[in-house]
Amino acid sequence: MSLSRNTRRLVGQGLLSVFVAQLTAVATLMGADRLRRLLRGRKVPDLPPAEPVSHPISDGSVATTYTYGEVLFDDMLAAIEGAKHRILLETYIIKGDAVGQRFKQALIDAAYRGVDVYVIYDQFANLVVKRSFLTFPSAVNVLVYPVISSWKFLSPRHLGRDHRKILVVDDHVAYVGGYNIGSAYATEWRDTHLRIEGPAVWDLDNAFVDFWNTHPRRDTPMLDQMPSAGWRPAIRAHRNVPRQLMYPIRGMYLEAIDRAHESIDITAAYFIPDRDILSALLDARRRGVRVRIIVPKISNHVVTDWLSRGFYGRLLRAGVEIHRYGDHMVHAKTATIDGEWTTIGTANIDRLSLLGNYEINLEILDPGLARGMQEVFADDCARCEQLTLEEWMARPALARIYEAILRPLGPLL
Ligand SMILES: O=P(O)(O)OC[C@H](O)CO
Repeated sequence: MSLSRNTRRLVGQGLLSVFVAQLTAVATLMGADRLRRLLRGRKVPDLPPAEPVSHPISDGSVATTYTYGEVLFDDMLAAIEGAKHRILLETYIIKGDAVGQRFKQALIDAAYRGVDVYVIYDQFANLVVKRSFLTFPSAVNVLVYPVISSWKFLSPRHLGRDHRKILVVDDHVAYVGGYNIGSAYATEWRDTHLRIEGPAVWDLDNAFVDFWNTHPRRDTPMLDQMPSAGWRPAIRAHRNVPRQLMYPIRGMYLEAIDRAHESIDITAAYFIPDRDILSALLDARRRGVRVRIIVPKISNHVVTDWLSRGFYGRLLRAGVEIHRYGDHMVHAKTATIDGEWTTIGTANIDRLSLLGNYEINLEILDPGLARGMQEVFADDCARCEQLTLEEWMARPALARIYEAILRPLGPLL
């Protein structure tokens, strides 16, 4: 049955009005956010430093959690400076500031002393970084994951960004987590990274090698895979590989949430759950599981914040606790369930990460590490304001209108 011309015109006008309303909402929010930043001034006070904490894991690995960037960056740089054979560094963002410069120099120095150095960064994420900074001498092998990676760029196999943050040194020690490389991340952003020594280094090494070898360039060599560490790891990596339409991190979250019987503690930089993740969390609440989510009160992406807020009403009504992190950006991508299961990685809980980008999350079954992460969560909660349902229901009508206008954009991000 075909629609009449009048109906088609009305539908067209309706869609156009929604689009214009969304555009206006995005523009006003971004304008207001810019103004807020200008008034606040540039410098955010530093976070209190926190030391890394090491946990022995049952398979013989040692997993060390980092929650303060400066300490993490010092350790990563020390590992690069001590490298003897091979360095694999993959980052979504590398800023051309003091911290970025230290990394660049350490990588160049390593290459000049004979270490094989391989670097991957995402071109789109670094469009604002000076080209001269991103130019390395030929001794350093660099793969820039391009803004458009194929002429079939609209295919989901080629749309995602390389959002991973990995460092592997001498096939012996590996780092992974939420931290990009840059000065603000060192002291102003609350994030979480993990250092691994043990069998799981293979997973991170292999993830890098696969990415490198499936994006070959004429001027860079193919990489050898390190020998597999076996079949019984306590730490497993889950890799999203858009090129293979493989997105296991979403499945990992759904399975773990479904299994929860006591507690779910999620720290999410950008929290825009899809329908299945949202229902899994609400189901967990119905089973009596305590569900807590830490999100930034105001993140660096104002539109994402507003999309995230569109879920607060349902979550709060179900008894999910929402804790909004104080004055700093919380950028971690972590979860701990039942004091047994932990994930730390690069994937946000949004469509871009769970069904779009190259990502990597470790899944760790270890009560000691889980306890450590619960302590980190408790410390973070102490810096948060808990949002109550009453407060949320009392928000201004204009805020509800913005949420409603922006809601259809959720599946895009
Ligand atoms: O994409 P993420 O999670 O690494 O976050 C990056 C920041 O949003 C940079 O704008």
